[in-house]
Amino acid sequence: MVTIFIQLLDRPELALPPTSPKPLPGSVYDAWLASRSPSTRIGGYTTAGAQRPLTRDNLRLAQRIAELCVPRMLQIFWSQHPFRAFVMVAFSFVRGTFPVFKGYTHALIINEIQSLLSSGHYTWSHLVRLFGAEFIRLAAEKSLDSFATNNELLVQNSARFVVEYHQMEQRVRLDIPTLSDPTIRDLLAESDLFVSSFQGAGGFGLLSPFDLIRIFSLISELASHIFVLSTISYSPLSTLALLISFLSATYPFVQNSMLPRTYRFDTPVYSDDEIRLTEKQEQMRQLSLSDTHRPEVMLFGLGPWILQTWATARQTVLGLHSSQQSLQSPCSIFSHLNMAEIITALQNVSIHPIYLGEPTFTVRINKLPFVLMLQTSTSLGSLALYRSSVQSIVYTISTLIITLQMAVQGIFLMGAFCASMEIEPFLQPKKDTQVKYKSGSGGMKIEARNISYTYPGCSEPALRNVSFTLEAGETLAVVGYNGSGKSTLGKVLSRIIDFHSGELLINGTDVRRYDPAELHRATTAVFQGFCKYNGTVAENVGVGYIPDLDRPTALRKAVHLAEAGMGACGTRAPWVSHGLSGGEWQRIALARAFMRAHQPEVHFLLFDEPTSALDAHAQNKIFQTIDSMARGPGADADASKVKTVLFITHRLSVARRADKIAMMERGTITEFGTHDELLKRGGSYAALYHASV
Ligand SMILES: Nc1ncnc2c1ncn2[C@@H]1O[C@H](COP(=O)(O)OP(=O)(O)OP(=O)(O)O)[C@@H](O)[C@H]1O
Repeated sequence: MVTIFIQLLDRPELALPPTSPKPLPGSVYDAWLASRSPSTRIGGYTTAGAQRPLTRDNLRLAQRIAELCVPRMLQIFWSQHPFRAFVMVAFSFVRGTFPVFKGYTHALIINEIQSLLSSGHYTWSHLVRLFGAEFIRLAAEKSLDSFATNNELLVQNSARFVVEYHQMEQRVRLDIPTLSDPTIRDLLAESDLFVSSFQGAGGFGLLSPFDLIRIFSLISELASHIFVLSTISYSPLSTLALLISFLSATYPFVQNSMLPRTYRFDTPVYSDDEIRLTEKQEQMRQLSLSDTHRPEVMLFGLGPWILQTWATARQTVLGLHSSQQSLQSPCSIFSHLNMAEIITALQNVSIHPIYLGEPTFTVRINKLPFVLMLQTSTSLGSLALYRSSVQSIVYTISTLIITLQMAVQGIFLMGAFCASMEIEPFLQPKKDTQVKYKSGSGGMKIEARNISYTYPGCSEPALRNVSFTLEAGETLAVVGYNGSGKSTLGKVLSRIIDFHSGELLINGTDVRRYDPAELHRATTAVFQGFCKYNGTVAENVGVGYIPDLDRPTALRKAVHLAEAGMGACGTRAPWVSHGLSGGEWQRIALARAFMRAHQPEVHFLLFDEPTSALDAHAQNKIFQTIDSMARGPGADADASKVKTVLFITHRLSVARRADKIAMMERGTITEFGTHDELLKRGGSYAALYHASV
């Protein structure tokens, strides 16, 4: 189908401005990416979901994507319901012939009425038989239609489930560095559009492969109408009648193409301002929906500002500003209606009065030139059939063209879906360099050598040349000023984010050679911005160790250790989680981490300000619990530690209990040692400690 388009565009009269032919990209991702960089705009690229212009380059890219993706998609769909899928395609062809059968039986009925009127012999039996045949045709058409629709629905829903499943499967695999990449985000946004196109007759540009199957119906409809026309016995009058039908059907399209276009189908490129406004409108929409921001939205009275900012951006994006609107002049609308009405009226006057069977009318309409043709050898029914075929051909061709135009856009979305399936998470090592994570004896040994990291879009590094060694089973407290990089270091060490330079060794092996999933299985953590899942307390705790999610004893133990069931609502029977205090939520996050902390495969415990909302008494208890967990199940307070612990805290009274302390300033560790060593040194840590106590 794309080939047809390219051939059309290769015709000299349709030729587009010459562009230098580019070599076709090898992968779906490259082809998708290339389609986002229109040659009309140097250095720019389209926003996610924007329509691609129908240039020759883009059509070649669409063809490339179709070649690579269609077999894969067919395989996916075919694997679900091969027989039903076959029936669906076959029915698409059959359904295309329905209009012609309908026109044929209608023509027979009209002819019969015509001969009844002209002969004056009202023998109704033949007419009743024709009506009976029409009734049977209608019943057969409806039942086939309903079977085809049910069959299509089932195949479509199965296919929808499969694409949604693939999308979810890939989404949960991707890590933070991958998801922070702006191009990947756009790719995923377009892939989401493709998946939503399966929800049924999608909007503009959301044409699913199932909508494309309707092309078969259109083609078979076109073929059957052309067949009907091929049977006509041409006379000047019948040709004139068909010409009028043709004019009346094509007139709206001709007139539309002559009117000034307020909207162009292929407007593809968004200006920087439009991109910014689109982002702004989305940002405001999210803000209005976010539960997290709700308290501040209410407290600071942000509602009107959010609404106003959203409305301004939205109006501009939708082209609703008065400066952007160019309404059709009433005059042109009038002329449009007039001409279309006139042509329709001309042909109606020639056929419909007789069709209605008004005997007296024949006298009057004999004065009209168009009625002459009814007195020729061509029957009235045939003329009605031919006329409807001409009109159907025009409408089918225009629908086919629009469908094909949308199909090209749909192909790019399909390309995004296929390309998104191939994304490998950034943190995932290549198979040939990957090594299996092996636990060291008594915890995880961590060596950081000159690690630096800058967040995407930031100019200043959050970590610079961070170096330290933590032996297996040691406890490290990371302290320092706000924004000094403590949480960032925690995320790098737990392999949530990557680093740009330096080396990180875990148990003596480069961390980049481990599968992050294996490292994560050996780690438990409470992050500073821990999650509050929309579920019960039991679910909020249980997700810390999914195998024990439904084991009440394991849940109760973790809750007990974190004392998460205490407080005014501590005994909440169904463990509902709404209305919890900040401290209670923090205890739940701790209980979640404790769910897996005692598992033998866990060697590294990370706590980022886990007790910031707890009172001093509760803090002490929690740190005692963490300390005993680090010594393994059943070990007493003097037993050696079997888990490495890192906690980030501003409470120096707690930090002093750690084996080692790292003082962080401006993204780097400036002091490292025991509490006594650092106090003796009299540097930043000593100053901070004295200030805090
Ligand atoms: N997702 C992010 N994107 C961009 N910059 C970030 C991001 N997270 C943190 N930063 C920046 O990195 C720097 C270090 O932040 P980090 O959260 O690691 O500091 P911190 O020492 O944990 O601070 P605090 O004690 O206040 O929790 C800060 O300047 C912060 O603004």
